[in-house]
Amino acid sequence: MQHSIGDDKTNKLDSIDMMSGQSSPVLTDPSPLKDSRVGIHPSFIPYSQSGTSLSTAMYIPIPKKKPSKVEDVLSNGWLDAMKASSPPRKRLFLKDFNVGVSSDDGEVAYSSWMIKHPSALSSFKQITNFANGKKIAIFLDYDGTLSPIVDDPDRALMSAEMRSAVRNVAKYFPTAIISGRSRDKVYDLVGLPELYYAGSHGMDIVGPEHKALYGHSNAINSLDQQQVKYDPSPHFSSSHNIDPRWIVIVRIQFMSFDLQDKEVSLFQPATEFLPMIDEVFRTLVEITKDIEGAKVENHKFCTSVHYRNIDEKNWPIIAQRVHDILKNYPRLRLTHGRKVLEVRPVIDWDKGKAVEFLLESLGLSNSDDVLPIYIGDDRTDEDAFKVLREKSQGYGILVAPVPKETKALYSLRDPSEVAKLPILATPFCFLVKQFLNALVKWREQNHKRTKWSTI
Ligand SMILES: O=P(O)(O)OC[C@H]1O[C@H](O[C@H]2O[C@H](CO)[C@@H](O)[C@H](O)[C@H]2O)[C@H](O)[C@@H](O)[C@@H]1O
Repeated sequence: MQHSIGDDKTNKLDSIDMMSGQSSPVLTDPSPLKDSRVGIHPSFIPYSQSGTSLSTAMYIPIPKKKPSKVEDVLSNGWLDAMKASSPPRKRLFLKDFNVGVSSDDGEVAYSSWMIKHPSALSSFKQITNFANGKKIAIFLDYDGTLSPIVDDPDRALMSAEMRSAVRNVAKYFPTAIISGRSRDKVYDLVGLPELYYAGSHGMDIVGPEHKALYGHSNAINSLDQQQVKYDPSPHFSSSHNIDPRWIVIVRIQFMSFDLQDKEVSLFQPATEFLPMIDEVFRTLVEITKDIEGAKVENHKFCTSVHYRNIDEKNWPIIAQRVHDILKNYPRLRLTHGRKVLEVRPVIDWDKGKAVEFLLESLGLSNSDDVLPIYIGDDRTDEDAFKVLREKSQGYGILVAPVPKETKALYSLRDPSEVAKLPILATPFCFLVKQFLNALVKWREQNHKRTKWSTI
C-alpha cells in the first residue's frame, strides 16, 4: 500500500451522508440510504432485532418502505457517492486568506462561497469581539482538521506544532476532540490527557463530570466511584445492571501518561451494538480481504471500510459486497466519509448530540455567555454545525478547499492546499493551527486569569 500525503486525494469534495438526502447546489447527495436498512426475515439477522433495552426514542425511524430487489450498487447511488468523494484533480491555490478574485474558475467559485462562509481568520476580530466576556468551549474534529488526510489511517499524525497549539488552547478553554475514530485511537493520536474525547462519532464520550446526572437512576454517583481502566468494558455496565445508555462517574487513570487522576463521565449510548459491530467488522474484513488496498477499521461502536487505496475499477465490487452485508443488519446504517464507508448503529446520536452533551456536562448549555466553537471538515461534522446554528450559539468552522453546502458559519481552507503554497514552509493544518494560536494569543492579551476552570 502506498502512503502519500497532500495529493489530490486530500481534496474534500466528499463525505456525503447518505442518510440526509440533503440537496445542495454545490454538492449533491446522490442517494439517501434506501436499501441497507431493509427489513429481512429475522432468521437471517445475526443479532436479534428484538429485546433491546435501549429507548426506542434514540432510534432513527427505519422507513417501512419495502426495498426494491436492488442488488446493484450502481442503481442505488452508492457508487455515485463514492465517486463524489473523489473529485477530479484540480489544484486550487490560495492567494490570501481573504475573499479575493482569481482568474481560476475554482478560485472564483470559492471566493463567492466565502462571502457566505467567510474565513475564520479574516473574521477573527469579529469573532473575538463577540467572544469578549463569554466562556469559549472548543470542539475539534481529528482527521482532516488536526491531521492531514493520508493514505494510511494509521499514519494520520498530528504535527508537534499542532499538538502544542491544541494543548495551549486547552489551558484557556475546555477542549474536546470529536472523532469518527474509536476514542482509544484518537486519544493515542492526540495524546493530550487534559482534553475530553468523544470517539465513534460521539457514541463514546469521556467528558467532565455530568453533574446534572447525579442521582439519575442509571448513573453511579460520586460516592460509588469505581477505579476502572481508561476503557471500561461493557461488562462493567451489565454487572451494575444499568441501562445501556449508562453514565458512570469514574475516576480515570491516565496510566500511559502517568498524570493525575481526574473525575469524568463516561457516556456510551450504543453499548448494546458492540457485539453486532464486532461481528459486522469481522465479516467486512473477511469479504474484503481479496480486494487489494481495502482496509477495515473497528471503531468499537462503528466500523469503517476504506477504499482510498483500492483501484477505482474495483469500487463497484467493494460497494456491492458491503451493501450485501448491510442488508442483513437493518439496525445499522451507512454514511459516506472521505473515501470511506462508515457503518454505524441506527440511533439518534451523532457529533451534534455529543456537543450538546459535553456543553451540558460543562455546565455551559443554554447560556448566552457561552461561545462554543467547532472546527471540522467532514459531513459528520455538519451534525455539530447544525446544532450550533439551530441553537444560535457559537460558531461552526468548516475546513474546506472547495465550496460545499454547510451549516458552518465560517470556513478555513483545507490545510493541505495551503501546504502547496511555496511561500509557506509549514505543512499541514496550517490554518487550523493559526486560528487556535490566535485564540490563545487573544486570550492571553485580554484576560489575566489563566485557567479556563477559573473563568
Ligand atoms: O471524524 P474524523 O476524526 O474526521 O474521522 C473520520 C474518519 O477518519 C479517518 O479516515 C479519514 O482519514 C484517513 C487518514 O488521513 C484517510 O486515509 C481516510 O481516507 C479518511 O476517510 C479514519 O480512518 C476513519 O475511520 C474515520 O471514520
